[in-house]
Amino acid sequence: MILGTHDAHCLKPMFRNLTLLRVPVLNFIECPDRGAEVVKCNLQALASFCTSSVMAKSKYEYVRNFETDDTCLRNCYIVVRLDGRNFHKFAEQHNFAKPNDDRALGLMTRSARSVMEELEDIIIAYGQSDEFSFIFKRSSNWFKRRASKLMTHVASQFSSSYVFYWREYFGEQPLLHPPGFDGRVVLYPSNRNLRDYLSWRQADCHINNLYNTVFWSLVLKGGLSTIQAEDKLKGTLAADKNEILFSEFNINYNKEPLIHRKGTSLIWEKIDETTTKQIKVLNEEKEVTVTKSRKRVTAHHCDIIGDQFWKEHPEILEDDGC
Ligand SMILES: Nc1nc2c(ncn2[C@@H]2O[C@H](COP(=O)(O)OP(=O)(O)OP(=O)(O)O)[C@@H](O)[C@H]2O)c(=O)[nH]1
Ligand SMILES: [Mg+2]
Ligand SMILES: [Mg+2]
Repeated sequence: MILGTHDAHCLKPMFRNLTLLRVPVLNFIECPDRGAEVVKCNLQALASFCTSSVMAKSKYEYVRNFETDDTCLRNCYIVVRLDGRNFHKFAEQHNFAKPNDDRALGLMTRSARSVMEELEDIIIAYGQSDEFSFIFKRSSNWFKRRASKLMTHVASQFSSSYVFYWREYFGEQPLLHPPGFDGRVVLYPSNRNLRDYLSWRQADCHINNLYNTVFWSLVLKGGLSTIQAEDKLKGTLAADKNEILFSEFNINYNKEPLIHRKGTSLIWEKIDETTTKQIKVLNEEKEVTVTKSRKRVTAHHCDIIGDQFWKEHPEILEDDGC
């Protein structure tokens, strides 16, 4: 674009602003001998800058001040927990096996893996039933630590993955309606607090799974109605439930699948991948093996309440002496 000297003069401050805004201004050449100034710029960028600068002055601009600051406190682990909306009904409608449907659990884990792979800074995720917790590292500055951004990105990535991968787990069985997941953000300042949070979720998994295993054994194998089973279990302790399972159904609860008793923990681990390659050495074809170390999301169905898991994976938490 070639402008008259006067026009170019007026535009100079605007170009300075464009540069500050990192809009690509390709060139600004002064040619006084030609009585004109030649300005080469990205016209599209200029147009958008002009529009936004007009917007900035609009009388509606003040509405931005209604936005609240939801920056997560520094130095804290950020936990985003998702939970399926009305999954009691969703499970019935989609004929989930009782008490645990391995297709549904697999799909939850697949969706959580997609969240970890697509979003930055998640160090561990833990899931059971229709919920998954995602833990961002303490130093994460992803989306400037804005709670609403973190939570909505996790929830939307998870929900879309749940639908996207549905067929991989449920085959021809149709998804009858779009599932939804609520999200919340909780901050934990110390390793102890974070571990207690994860322990709480795993203890919840154990309590619910023990109850559901006995409950559905009484109904599906013992022939009790759901009301009778509920009455029978009222006031019982864990030992009583174990006893009912063993004496009436020959089930040793401790031998039930780990995935059902402990839930699923997803972490990043370095995995060595070995491939073979053909190379030419002195005009001779040779096969060589190449080993590359890659970071992968791996699933673990083990106790995360005790110290062992954390000792085996010291890279998950930064040492804070707690
Ligand atoms: N049969 C079966 N049901 C499951 C399974 N996983 C989750 N559910 C159902 O999902 C429910 C999850 O519980 P909640 O999250 O407390 O309840 P919800 O119905 O989702 O309700 P809100 O979370 O409050 O919207 C369980 O109570 C079960 O009914 C499964 O593997 N098999
Ligand atoms: Mg739910
Ligand atoms: Mg739930």
